[in-house]
Amino acid sequence: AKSSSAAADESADALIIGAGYAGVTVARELAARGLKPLILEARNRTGGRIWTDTFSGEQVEIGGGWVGEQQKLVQRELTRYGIATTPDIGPERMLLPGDNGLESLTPEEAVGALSPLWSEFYRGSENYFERPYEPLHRKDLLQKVDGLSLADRLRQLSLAPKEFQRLNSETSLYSGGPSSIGALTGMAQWFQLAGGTYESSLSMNQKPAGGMISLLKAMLKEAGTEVRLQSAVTRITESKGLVTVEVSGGKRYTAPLVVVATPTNVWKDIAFHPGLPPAHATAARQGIGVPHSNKLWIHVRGRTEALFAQTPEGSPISMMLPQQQLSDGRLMVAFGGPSLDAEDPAAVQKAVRQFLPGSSLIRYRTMDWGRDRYSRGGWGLRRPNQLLNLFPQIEEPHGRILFAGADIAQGWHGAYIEGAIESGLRAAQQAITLAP
Ligand SMILES: Cc1cc2nc3c(=O)[nH]c(=O)nc-3n(C[C@H](O)[C@H](O)[C@H](O)COP(=O)(O)OP(=O)(O)OC[C@H]3O[C@@H](n4cnc5c(N)ncnc54)[C@H](O)[C@@H]3O)c2cc1C
Repeated sequence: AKSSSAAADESADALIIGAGYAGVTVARELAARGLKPLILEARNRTGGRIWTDTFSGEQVEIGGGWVGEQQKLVQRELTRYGIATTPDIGPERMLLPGDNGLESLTPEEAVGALSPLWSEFYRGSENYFERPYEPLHRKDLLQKVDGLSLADRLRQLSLAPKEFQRLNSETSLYSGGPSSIGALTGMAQWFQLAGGTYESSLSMNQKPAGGMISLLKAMLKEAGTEVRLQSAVTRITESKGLVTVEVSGGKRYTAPLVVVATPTNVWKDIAFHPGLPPAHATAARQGIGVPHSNKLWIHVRGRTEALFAQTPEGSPISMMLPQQQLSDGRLMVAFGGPSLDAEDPAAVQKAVRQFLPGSSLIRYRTMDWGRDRYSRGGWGLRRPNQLLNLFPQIEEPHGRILFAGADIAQGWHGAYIEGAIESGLRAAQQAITLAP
């Protein structure tokens, strides 16, 4: 009889916590080897920080939106499932911080202005990331730079105010707060992975057919793995070669191993027995997902030019990108800064008018990933010293408890599904050696 609260309700060959790209990659790999894993997902949907949904009748991305041709694992998976990509629409005009407020440039002028600045900013990264896919290869050179924040690096360059703001607006956006949050080596690794030039980094603008979720759905379909939605894991206990996982509400699951594929920032919400090893405990305490990440979809009335805007740190909107023109208006994506009250339509309207004077909003939608209880942050970006302090230990299993997630990837970490897939492949390999 199923009565004892101590008895496990269900068992599986492996339990996977989280149905984002990392967890689903693990499931597909384990299923391919004949195992029957089970995914426990806290939300009532799959995808995690990828959320393809609708806004103003259009398919839109509430979380991550773009992939790039330099992302080899993503490209391999897209090819495997026959999913095509199309480049996103480019801007007709660009607003960048200038000497007196924002300055209007053509896209060519903007690239011409930004490219040498970023080359200077990342100077030396071609050496300390001699092999960007193996970030620890030049540990010797990293000792000098891994402690630097993006703000530290900006200070080293002694830039004129305009140049400072052009770089800082982006480093603060990626940091999800002040540029002192993110590590220079975090963004520098992305720069080298993309090809080591500002121009090459611009090719991260591909949209998969069916949205960012379509690849995940194809992987999950091949896996045939069941996903238990609304199953938020609260406790993971390993004892005598068996792992017991408890979800909110008290239901328990057991398996010979568990893969924790949640964002690093929510590890602190799960009670681990035995407790987390030092690197994992440090990551759980410091977080890797950036604190502030508010993505807005904005529908502006009428015919509106395809405008891109990037603003000085502290502005209500940090960045705005043009999306499709519809019959009644244009869609735009905006990243709200910490100073924007995104719940207040008047504040959003006012912020948009900074770039499009006289414009009026038909509607908008906002998602604050920093306040979301199952991510507690946006994309990941390593903090100063995290590369040398956490890696490679953070990828190691803790007994029969394994870890996956974009935040702890070696290559395109944090802000890219490429990293989630990479870490999922690695965790699946480890799981196979532990499976009975
Ligand atoms: C605004 C934004 C923009 C981004 N832009 C891009 C982009 O353009 N391109 C790109 O490639 N990437 C982008 N990213 C990053 C990308 O979304 C992530 O790197 C990737 O989706 C992370 O995958 P993951 O599987 O590691 O984690 P997640 O996708 O976060 O999946 C983890 C899963 O674990 C679940 N979970 C959490 N806690 C529990 C619990 N206690 N019990 C059970 N389940 C739990 C979560 O609900 C979630 O489904 C962006 C992210 C954000 C937020």
